[in-house]
Amino acid sequence: MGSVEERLLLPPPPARSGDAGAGGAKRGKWEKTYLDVLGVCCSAEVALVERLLKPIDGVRAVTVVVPSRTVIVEHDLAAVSQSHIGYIAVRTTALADNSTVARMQRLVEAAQNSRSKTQRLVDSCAKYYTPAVVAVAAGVALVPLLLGPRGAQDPKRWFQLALVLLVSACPCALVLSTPVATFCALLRAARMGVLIKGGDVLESLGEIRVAAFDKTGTITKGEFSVHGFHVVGDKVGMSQLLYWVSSIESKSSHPMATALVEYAQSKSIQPEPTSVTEFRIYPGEGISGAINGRQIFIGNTRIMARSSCYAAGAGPEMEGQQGASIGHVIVDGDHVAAFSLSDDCRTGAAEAIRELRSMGIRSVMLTGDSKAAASRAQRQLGGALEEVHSELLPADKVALVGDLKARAGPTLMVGDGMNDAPALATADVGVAMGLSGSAAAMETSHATLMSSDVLRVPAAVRLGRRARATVAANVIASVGAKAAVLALAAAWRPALWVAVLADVGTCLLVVLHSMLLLWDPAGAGWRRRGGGGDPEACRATARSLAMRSQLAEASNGAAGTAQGRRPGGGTKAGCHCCRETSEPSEHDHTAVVVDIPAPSAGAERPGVVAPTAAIGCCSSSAREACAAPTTVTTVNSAPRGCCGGIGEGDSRENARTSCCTDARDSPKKAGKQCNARCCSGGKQDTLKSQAQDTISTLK
Ligand SMILES: Nc1ncnc2c1ncn2[C@@H]1O[C@H](COP(=O)(O)OP(=O)(O)OP(=O)(O)O)[C@@H](O)[C@H]1O
Ligand SMILES: [Zn+2]
Repeated sequence: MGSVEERLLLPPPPARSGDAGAGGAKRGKWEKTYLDVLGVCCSAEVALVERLLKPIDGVRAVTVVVPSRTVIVEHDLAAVSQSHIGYIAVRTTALADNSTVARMQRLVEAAQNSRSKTQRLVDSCAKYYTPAVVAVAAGVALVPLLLGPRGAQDPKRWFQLALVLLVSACPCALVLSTPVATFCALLRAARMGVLIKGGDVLESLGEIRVAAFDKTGTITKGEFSVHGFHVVGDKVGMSQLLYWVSSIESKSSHPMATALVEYAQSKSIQPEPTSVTEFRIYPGEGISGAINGRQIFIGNTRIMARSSCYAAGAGPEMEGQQGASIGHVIVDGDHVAAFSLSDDCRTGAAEAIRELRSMGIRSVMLTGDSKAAASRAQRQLGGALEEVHSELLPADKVALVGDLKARAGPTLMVGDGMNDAPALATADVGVAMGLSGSAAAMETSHATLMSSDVLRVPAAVRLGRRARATVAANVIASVGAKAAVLALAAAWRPALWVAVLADVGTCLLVVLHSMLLLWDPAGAGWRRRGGGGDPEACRATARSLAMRSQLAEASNGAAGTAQGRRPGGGTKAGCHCCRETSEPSEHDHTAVVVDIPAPSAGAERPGVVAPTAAIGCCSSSAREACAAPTTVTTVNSAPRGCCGGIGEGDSRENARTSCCTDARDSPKKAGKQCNARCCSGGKQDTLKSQAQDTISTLK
């Protein structure tokens, strides 16, 4: 595709080398090369560096000097050159503009540029207010002239009254009352890990009456385990089937896909995503792809209908799998296998729902998963949800959100997947599960959680309420103080100094009162919470180094061996983002089919991205495709590579940066998805802190 930029970067030679004489010493044919490895920050990484370099043919010894961040490699120059020694090949599949950090920056800019409803009202009134006040003050000053000789007895008093009126009418405090409070609340939200796209959203947050939650990846961890995988009939053997299923699933970023790929690997079957063509995602249904000349569909009962397969049921083996999600595999129209999997609720999900209830907010689940899986989650939550809706397509979620808005009031929707994006746009406040969610969800939503902590949802609503109360108090204080001064002046005697004091005083009061929003009642005081720290930096470097090792393997693998082996499979072949670093096949295209609702009038709030972005298409070509005025959009993407391709075509796979967050959140995932961010030079490893830096522009 035209928008995809592909480069092979051979890095410059090492900073210092033995044969140049600068600190190097030749020993026969052995050469010492000194490499400045700036990412080394602790001795824990020594083993990683050694593991990376020692296996290279011709390398005799590797020494890591941690304090100076230098790696000394002793190698045979004839067997391995300096440039061959952790060289780096980078294939970019999207521009930096499409990265998560860049998107965050755009969100922050949008938030800064948007004004809340109250602020817009105050600003529009100010247009007429100032000339009106000047006219009234002039009239008061001229009263003695109008009253003739009787009124002229006390012209000084009238003039002073006019001055008091002018000063008291100065709307500084009133004008400050909303933006300062909004600004402080947005900053507070950013500090607690919620990126809110503007004052309007903040106001809406304070009005929420219902919260709708997606299940997989929002209420649950999105870490499935496979309970059973059963072949139906005898048309295909288990090994062959697992090879096909895992190869196709390798191209999907749905949490179930990860579990199925791992399951195949646990049976010593290595998926081969490069053999898959015609890969397609059907949100709410499953996926399909062609491999070895077979057309394969994997998903729920809906996908069976799509593949024209009408099997009677999942089979006796699947009976009794209480609360599990049942999946099916259809090969060339035949139902050949059924599997069951399940995942568990996130820590804090039940607490978040209980907190919302204590605030008078009803909680509802909207899930594309099966009824059994939805009930299981409800049981784990102790029945906290007031309504559970399952087996929903993206359009069903939109309809239900609309219904909730109509019957229960302002509705908040929290979701992570591409299938949630239309519903997020429809809700009064759509909240995306930030880094673990899809780009589609993040761009369509009105607020983004910068972590997987759903407890931040009630915290954000509480902040919205506090912000509304603060604005109301500010307005009352600023108007009330001025009214009191005027009343005093009219009833007793006009004192200019009182008017000036009241004017400056209320300004100060409004600002200080707004700043109270920065206070964290939960205990962190004025300080920001969280923060990276050295251990995080170490993990980041470790991931970056591990990625280099995978890249090296991938490039070796591309030389043409290892049938059925994924690049990077030598370490841990679970990384969705990096597995396709080898030469892509020309058939390696992805299609995403998703229904996007027509924009509603309510979607015009500032900072809300138009629904064309809802499918997470970030490359310019994809955007063009999205911009087509149709409700069903199909985007064919160029072959995908690393996370740089966020939102590129297969937005689920590329955009879901779960590898980034979840690697941090979950030790289980850290191993298998560790490398998603390394693709952007390790920078996204510290994405959270970078995003917070971006947010600091709000200051
Ligand atoms: N890659 C996949 N492999 C197998 N089945 C899939 C895949 N993607 C989707 N499905 C099937 O489609 C169903 C609906 O998927 P969808 O993404 O809409 O919702 P979900 O992720 O299961 O739940 P939620 O809406 O709560 O996030 C899944 O429960 C699963 O049965
Ligand atoms: Zn989900």
